[in-house]
Amino acid sequence: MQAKGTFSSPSLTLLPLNIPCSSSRSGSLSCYFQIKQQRKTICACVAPPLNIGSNGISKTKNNHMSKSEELHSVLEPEDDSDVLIECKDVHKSFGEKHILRGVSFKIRHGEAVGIIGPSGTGKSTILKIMAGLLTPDKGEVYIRGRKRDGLISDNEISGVRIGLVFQSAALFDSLTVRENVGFLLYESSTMPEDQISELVTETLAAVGLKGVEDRLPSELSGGMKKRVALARSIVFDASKATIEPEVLLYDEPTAGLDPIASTVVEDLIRSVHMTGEDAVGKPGKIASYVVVTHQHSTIRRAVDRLLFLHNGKVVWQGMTDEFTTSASPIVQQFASGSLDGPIKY
Ligand SMILES: Nc1ncnc2c1ncn2[C@@H]1O[C@H](COP(=O)(O)OP(=O)(O)OP(=O)(O)O)[C@@H](O)[C@H]1O
Repeated sequence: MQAKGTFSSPSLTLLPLNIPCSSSRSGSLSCYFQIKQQRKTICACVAPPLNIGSNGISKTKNNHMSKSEELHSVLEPEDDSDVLIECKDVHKSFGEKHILRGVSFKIRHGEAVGIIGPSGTGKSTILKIMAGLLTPDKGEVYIRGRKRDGLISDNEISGVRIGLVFQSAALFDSLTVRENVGFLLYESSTMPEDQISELVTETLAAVGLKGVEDRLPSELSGGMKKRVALARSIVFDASKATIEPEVLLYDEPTAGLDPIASTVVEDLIRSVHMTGEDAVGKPGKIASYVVVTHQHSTIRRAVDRLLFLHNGKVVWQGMTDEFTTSASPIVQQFASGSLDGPIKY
């Protein structure tokens, strides 16, 4: 299948990704993410994040938290063997704008993490840094304990795949929906074409789309394109003998969707997690995922732990159920949407 603008090298397959490039935020076919073809085979079992849960929350009496407790309200386990991605003191500037000013966190095997915070605070930027599409100016990113130098294409770090689902769909204009969703499978899987086609239809149905396989992206609404892009990110290669852990990074997956379509997407994001069967009855393949979102429904339905980014730092983290009960003024303001509070516009 020839898609305009696709390219490959012996060790990399490049997939269209929903990345709004600076040159074309609207989209199509402007960016790619890279999936390493040859990686170490590793255990696919799910290790739930250690020490994450209501017992792991440190609070003082009357639910008041000190500043240091706000930052570390989820106790970090000592054992880091299940850490898939770690950002350590990450800084990033664009020209004069110092966006990230020392961001540190870990994403563990089995976690569903949300990143929230005011607009322009650097949420998409940190996703791109995690994915290896941007490099930090200072600080490090570790993938399964190995420091990544440069961009994802610069070195061969094996053991985890990182996928990125960005805000705009960025589908291949010249390919049908079926070809877009099945792109990677048509390119690299040993599955027969009719099986890929069947799988694509099932996956599209799981995101609430039926009978659109032969349409071109230009014949879809914005919300439909978004769901096609989501289907592309979760389509499952049934021919693989082993499943390697994969971390999916979603940038505002429900932005612009109606409430019911949002629920479909939120439940889908949950269902492709390795902990259970996915929406088409196959084992979920995503070991962990990170969702950048502004939507309360997505916070409630799709994630377990939250990182709150503000002024270039993680200023609060906690479990999702704490988001609405936290005594932190910044969280209270954000949760209520109040104009009064530490966040000024
Ligand atoms: N490639 C770039 N070149 C210049 N400035 C950039 C670039 N990428 C991001 N920025 C700027 O960095 C800041 C953070 O952008 P980012 O998209 O990460 O924010 P965000 O928290 O995801 O915002 P939102 O919630 O509105 O999507 C913004 O001021 C943005 O204009």
